[in-house]
Amino acid sequence: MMLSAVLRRTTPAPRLFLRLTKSPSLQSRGSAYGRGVVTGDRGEPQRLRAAAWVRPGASSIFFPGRGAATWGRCGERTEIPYLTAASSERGPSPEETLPGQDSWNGVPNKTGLGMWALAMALVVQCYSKNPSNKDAALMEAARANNVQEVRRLLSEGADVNARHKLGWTALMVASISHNESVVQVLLAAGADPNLGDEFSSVYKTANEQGVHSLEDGRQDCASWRMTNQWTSALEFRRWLGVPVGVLVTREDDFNNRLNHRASFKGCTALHYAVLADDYSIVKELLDGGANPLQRNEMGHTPLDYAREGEVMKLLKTSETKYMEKQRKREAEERRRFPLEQRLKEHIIGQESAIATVGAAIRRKENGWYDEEHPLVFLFLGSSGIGKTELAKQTAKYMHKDAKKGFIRLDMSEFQERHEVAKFIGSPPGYIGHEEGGQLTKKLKQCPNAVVLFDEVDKAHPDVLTIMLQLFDEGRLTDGKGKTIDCKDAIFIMTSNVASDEIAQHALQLRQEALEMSRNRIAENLGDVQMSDKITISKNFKENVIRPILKAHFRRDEFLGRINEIVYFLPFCHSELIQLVNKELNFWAKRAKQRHNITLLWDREVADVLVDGYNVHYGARSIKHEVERRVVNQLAAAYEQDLLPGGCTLRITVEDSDKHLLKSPELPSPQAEKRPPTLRLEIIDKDSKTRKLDIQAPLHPEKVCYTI
Ligand SMILES: Nc1ncnc2c1ncn2[C@@H]1O[C@H](COP(=O)(O)OP(=O)(O)OP(=O)(O)O)[C@@H](O)[C@H]1O
Repeated sequence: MMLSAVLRRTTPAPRLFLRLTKSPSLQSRGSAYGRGVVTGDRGEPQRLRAAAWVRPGASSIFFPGRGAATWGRCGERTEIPYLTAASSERGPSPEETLPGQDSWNGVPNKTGLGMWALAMALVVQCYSKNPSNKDAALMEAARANNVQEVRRLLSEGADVNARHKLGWTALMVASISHNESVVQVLLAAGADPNLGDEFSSVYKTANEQGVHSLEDGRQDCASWRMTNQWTSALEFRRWLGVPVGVLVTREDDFNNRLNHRASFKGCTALHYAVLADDYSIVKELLDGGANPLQRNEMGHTPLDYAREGEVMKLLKTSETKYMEKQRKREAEERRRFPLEQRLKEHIIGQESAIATVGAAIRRKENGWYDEEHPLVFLFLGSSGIGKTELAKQTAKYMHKDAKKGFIRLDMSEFQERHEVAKFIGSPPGYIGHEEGGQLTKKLKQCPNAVVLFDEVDKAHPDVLTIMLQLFDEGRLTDGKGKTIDCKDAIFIMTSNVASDEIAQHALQLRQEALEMSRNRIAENLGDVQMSDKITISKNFKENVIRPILKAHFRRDEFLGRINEIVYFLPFCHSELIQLVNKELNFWAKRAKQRHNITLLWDREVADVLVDGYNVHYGARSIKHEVERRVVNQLAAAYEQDLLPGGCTLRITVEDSDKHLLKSPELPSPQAEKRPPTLRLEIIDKDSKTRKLDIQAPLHPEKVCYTI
């Protein structure tokens, strides 16, 4: 069924040979463009638009056309010749005659053919020697089963994984063409058997490439460059007047047994070897690391295209083995580099949240979970504290394709009853029915995605009802009546409900822990770090948080379907220092990349910037503080041309207290309250430092920033 959809129903028409009267002594294979008219199956003239093949020392030119040519002739214009074939019944139309060429006389022109062949030899030689064309030549050699040429090109630096302009690789060409020896050589040279074809269908590819399906898909072929006569491939193509279509290019350069309308996007060399029903190549590819479970864009594995028989048996056993190997590999990877460790690379603090999420995902990954229901989390805590970041990083860990694997919906967009339709799509007859729902559309593409429902407390109760159905049954029916199974998805809801209570409670716990650790120091018992690690008590969760959630969501069953409620706590001092350093590192990297400026800072700078922390805005307040107190100065200094290229800058703390205490203008109590100022200084080559006098933009007379 699947197979018949991608293979042609009819046998392809026989290829057409035009006999050359003089044998060209070519050194290697090559190709040229040609067009003409041939007699079709029923004797009718058919226009031939094709690429011609020239073999070394061949006496014929090979056209992937249909029907049979009666005779041909060749005309020549400058270095690149032009070939036409025509039926004897009919002369060429004016557009089939070369510009500047005399009228068609129907007689094969031997001299012309000879010159054409000679010129082709030049073209072919240049083609094979020009290093920029090695990749194209490799593709050609792979198709023609020329193992020696493949070896030579690889040794001369051709890229074994290079793609044809239309998207396939040499390994795919060799696999569909039954060229086993070439497959072996390519795999030994490091060809990736798991690359997917970028070619979809003839018409779609033509569309994507912006060419007509009957226009030249090979305009990038280096021939036009070689003559130095054309400034672009397009011009060359115009001159040739021979549009070789995407269709013909696919047939000629790849294979002519495939259905033009079927999509091949994402097909690997293994898919193609299976389509060619070639047992030996399928085995070579599997031994070379091909993934038998890899799906193309249509979602089909190679097995879906296999005929009954040896190939099918081989694929079935390989699939089982591969799955087992993959499972072991992943488990090993997880052991070596646990999820928690990966998350900690991106998220500062929030250890208990990371541990809760990590443990739930570990249960799921190792098969210790309820397969009938998706995993559901509720992330609670104030703003800018890492809830979204943790969801993003979880999606990154779970999915290679982070774009499809992470779905984010802002639930404040679903506050009204009628907005349910936006969520799952409108029923038939309603506006927007065709568009589908925001959630269902994305879930269809990736049913095991990590779905983030931001600010879930803002959603309309009817939307919550749909979410409950989703969490309960692990599936969702869209406006078109289609059901999407998403038991494997991970749903994360975030909410700021009860965030003040959580923050207050955490601060209180931290204060208590701090006092305890102070006492310990006083008693010489050590363990100062205790103050950073606090956990919310069960009592607080049950007696304070749950009633607030219940009052808000008004449904026990909704809260009951949540696997884990995860608490995000305000940052402690050491976490704030880490956040400041993270931010400064970000700007230092940017200063280096954009302006070649090295940015350094004293340890006290972080202490000063931490003061900008606002518990209501979380890490965002630190970001803004760094922008306000450091980046603003950098930008002003840059604008005032104070930063020579390649310089080293240091951010220091100016002890404004001392400075201001001496100042007669301010009474001392006020002066003591002034926060320390951050200043920029340049470190010269001889390690001397020089303070920068940056003028405040609104007060040019003021010599420096005082923030
Ligand atoms: N714990 C953290 N570690 C590192 N960066 C953080 C942390 N928390 C927040 N950030 C940074 O602060 C910014 C905002 O964080 P995030 O979007 O995760 O906040 P949130 O908790 O989801 O808040 P909101 O409810 O307002 O969306 C992001 O750029 C994120 O990288």
